[in-house]
Amino acid sequence: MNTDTHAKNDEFETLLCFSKAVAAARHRSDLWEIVNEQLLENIGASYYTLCLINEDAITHSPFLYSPKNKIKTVTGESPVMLQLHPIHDGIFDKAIEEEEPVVFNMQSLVRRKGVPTYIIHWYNAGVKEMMLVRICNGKEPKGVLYLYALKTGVFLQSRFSFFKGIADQLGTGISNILANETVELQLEEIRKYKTQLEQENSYLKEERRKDKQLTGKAIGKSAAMGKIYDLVSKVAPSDATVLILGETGTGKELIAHQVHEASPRHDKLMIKVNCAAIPANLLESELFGHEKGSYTGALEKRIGKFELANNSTLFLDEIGELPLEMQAKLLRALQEKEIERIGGKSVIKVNVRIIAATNKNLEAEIVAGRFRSDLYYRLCVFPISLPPLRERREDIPELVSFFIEKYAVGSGRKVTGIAPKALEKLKAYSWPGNIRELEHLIERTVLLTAAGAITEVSLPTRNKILFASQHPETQVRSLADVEREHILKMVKLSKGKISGPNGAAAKLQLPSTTLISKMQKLGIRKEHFIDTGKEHD
Ligand SMILES: Nc1ncnc2c1ncn2[C@@H]1O[C@H](COP(=O)(O)OP(=O)(O)OP(=O)(O)O)[C@@H](O)[C@H]1O
Repeated sequence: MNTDTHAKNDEFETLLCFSKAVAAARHRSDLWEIVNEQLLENIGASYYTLCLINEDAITHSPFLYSPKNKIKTVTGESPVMLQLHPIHDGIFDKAIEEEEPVVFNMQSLVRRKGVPTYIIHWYNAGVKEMMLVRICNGKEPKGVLYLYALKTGVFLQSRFSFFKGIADQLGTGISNILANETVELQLEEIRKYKTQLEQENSYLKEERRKDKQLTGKAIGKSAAMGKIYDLVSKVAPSDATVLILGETGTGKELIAHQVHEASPRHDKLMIKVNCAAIPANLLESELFGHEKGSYTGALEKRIGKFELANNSTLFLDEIGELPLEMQAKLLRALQEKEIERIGGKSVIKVNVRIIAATNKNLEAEIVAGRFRSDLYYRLCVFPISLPPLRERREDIPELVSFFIEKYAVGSGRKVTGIAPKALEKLKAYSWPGNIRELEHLIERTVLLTAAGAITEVSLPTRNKILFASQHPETQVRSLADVEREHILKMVKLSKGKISGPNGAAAKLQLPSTTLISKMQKLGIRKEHFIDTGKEHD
């Protein structure tokens, strides 16, 4: 075998080893090791830089290079300059345009005008000859491999096909590594998002747990509430639609939560829509979602609350406020158990349990033409009517203690309880705002009490007027309430006298014993009609 054939065989073997190693390389560091440890010696070069064209298509930057500390330079300046270099620097662009490797004698090169600084630095590092081989991915030039030798006559034309073979392998290796780096970056992003979502999720779960502890408890052992708990436990396990009725602040939302929490769907979040709080023109998108560009302002696709509540419960609060047009759309969704996003091309099947609530008299709304009777009958599968607080005054002490504790803990006040006189005053009040009103009053009072028991509560004076000015046809008042008010009026008119010809019993045409027992039943006490100078209802 002659020396030429010998050399060709060596080159072929080197190329084979190199291509195997490059194919296995996953990271930049793998390729770096292969070039440093296998390639340079075989080529006869001392150093190298592999520069790639940047995304801007006008600059190039080093992607892989010889270790800076291994480069001996007399000036101490590193020839590997990590900044962006213009593609058209008279060196890089020349190599990019050439299919064949380009060899430069450094001594004559540095004499040229406008030669790039990195060339001067390589010259100062003792480089005598430099070869540039372009690197392509397929046919597209991607960068240039710079090889530097400390003597001349190293990069022979007879070896050009070997050098080109090396560059081709490097081209494939670099594309793989870049693709791998992109995937790893994306995976890292996904991992970060996942961790963040997990953290947010556990935070939300914890908040929900705390929230449930604080607000999720239904207080009250009255017979009226006992009936409600019984209804809740009966309906919760089914998928039946529930309609919760009751005055404002009676706990409709709280009971909706209780139904959901006791249902097989409790693992999922109950989704709430307040039909009164969303402008009519946005309600359809809120409930059913929309596709991107389906109307002016629909910049992104949006999932509606129905879809969000799939396999869970959708709580439609203030259903009485739903505009008629939306009532028709809601009815269709309930009947078909499928929805269509605005601008959507297909229907989406949903499995949603509906709980609706209102403080309106829906039957009166139907008569007035404001509510569809067909929707009413679809919603009113299992009605639950919450009693107003004035019909379960016996729950007031327990509710008061519960709210005192809740707001004392929240505000850091050492409020221990309530004096009997103040509690009596609360029990006598008519509570038009129901439990919410009571809760806010206790919250306010706790804040005004430095420590110890609450001795004074300040009941709102205007409430009576507000309450009386509610629309009579929609105002829900119990018989007991009207009875209580009328008895009180008569007793006050009789200056507190019950029996005798000028007494309240005579005015009401009742035996005085019947009136007394009625008054006891309705919780009417002396202090309610004898002026003590203090405010009470
Ligand atoms: N039985 C109860 N025990 C303890 N807190 C209650 C009870 N009922 C209601 N609450 C509290 O009273 C406040 C008002 O209740 P909720 O919002 O459920 O009433 P609502 O009937 O839905 O009111 P609205 O008609 O205004 O929507 C809430 O803070 C709730 O936690």
